[in-house]
Amino acid sequence: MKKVIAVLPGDGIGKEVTQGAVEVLKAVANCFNHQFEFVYSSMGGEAIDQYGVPLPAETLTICKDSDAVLMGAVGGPKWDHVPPSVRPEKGLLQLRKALDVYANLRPISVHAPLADASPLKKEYVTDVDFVIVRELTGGLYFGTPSERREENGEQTVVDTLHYTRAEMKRIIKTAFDIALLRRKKVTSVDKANVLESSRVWREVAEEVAKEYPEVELEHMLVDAAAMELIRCPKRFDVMVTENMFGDILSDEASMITGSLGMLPSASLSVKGPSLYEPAHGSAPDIAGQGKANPIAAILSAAMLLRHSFGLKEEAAVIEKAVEQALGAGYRTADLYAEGQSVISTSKMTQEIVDAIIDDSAISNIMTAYI
Ligand SMILES: NC(=O)C1=CN([C@@H]2O[C@H](COP(=O)(O)OP(=O)(O)OC[C@H]3O[C@@H](n4cnc5c(N)ncnc54)[C@H](O)[C@@H]3O)[C@@H](O)[C@H]2O)C=CC1
Ligand SMILES: CC(C)CC(=O)C(=O)O
Ligand SMILES: [Mg+2]
Repeated sequence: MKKVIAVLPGDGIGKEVTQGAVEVLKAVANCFNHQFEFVYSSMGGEAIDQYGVPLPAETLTICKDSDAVLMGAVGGPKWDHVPPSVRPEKGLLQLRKALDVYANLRPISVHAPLADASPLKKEYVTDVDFVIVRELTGGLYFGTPSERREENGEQTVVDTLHYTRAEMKRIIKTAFDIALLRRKKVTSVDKANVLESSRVWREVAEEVAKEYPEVELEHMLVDAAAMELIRCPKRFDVMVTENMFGDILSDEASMITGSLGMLPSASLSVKGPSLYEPAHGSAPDIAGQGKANPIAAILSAAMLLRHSFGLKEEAAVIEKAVEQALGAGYRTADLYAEGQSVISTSKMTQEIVDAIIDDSAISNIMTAYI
């Protein structure tokens, strides 16, 4: 299979973890005889330095012409003072909007070897397995106006939470479709006791639920959801929510798995290439030190193979290799526990690549004897 993957490493640890994900994809291509062409492009702070904008037109064209986009992360203190319209994060929002990747899937599952890595007690996190479905191209991050202004001689500021019913419906339907393939429960998270947008979100969720009689729908206020994620994460199957709520809840939920560096994501479009990125940011506090955990990026690459290329077996091989590396006791610093040795980003990547190569060598031997 020949496919073009646009690669946007971005800033800080984005570069380090994306390198890991690309090495893993190259190993998969070799072992399974696929051809992946990687087209690198500039994005975020790096693009501001080179071109004055966080999403150059050429980068967007490369992404639109690709079969899938693999991104690292953008931002950092160097660009904290650039005008809001050209911040690195703005470039990422523009990319998501331009690709119409409205469905951001963030799977939370505890890897058996990491059951002790969460700050939550082992018995609460064992067997946790749910997906956060975050609306990604609307809501509070995209509404206008979003500005500072003078009102009655006073400095005033406004952000806007804006949705059409159609935007709500398509993401809620996505959540129900995913629930059909899982344990058939959707938790719709909102703030309907305060926000009008959330009251309409609830109405739309109820309307959609009528089309899925086999799926149970529950509504939960976002503050209570934040608490329930800690109290009893096993109760969730599919959680669907607004853009900013999903952003915050997913970083919180990542700690159930042991680290933000473990949480991959797929941002899906129905019209064109989808975008795959770890949930974390550019982590300036550890950037350039070889400390970053590449697993979120590597598992995002597995999601790319499964969702964009239909390569389920190859995706499963990556996931198994991650499990093997963790099972063998390898840990990056974010996952460190007493008695374990800490390895670097590149060593973790190498362990995962080696496990993929070993796994496919074993499959080849078995095929030869069957
Ligand atoms: N998708 C993206 O490009 C995102 C970009 N950002 C940007 O990243 C910059 C830093 O933001 P922060 O609030 O510090 O969030 P962050 O996600 O970059 O880091 C939060 C904490 O988690 C740790 N961490 C994150 N990923 C890790 C990994 N793979 N391995 C080990 N430790 C990891 C960091 O060291 C830090 O202590 C900001 O400019 C922010 O706007 C933040 C989130 C997402
Ligand atoms: C630019 C931000 C919205 C990125 C972020 O925090 C995320 O997508 O999780
Ligand atoms: Mg975030």
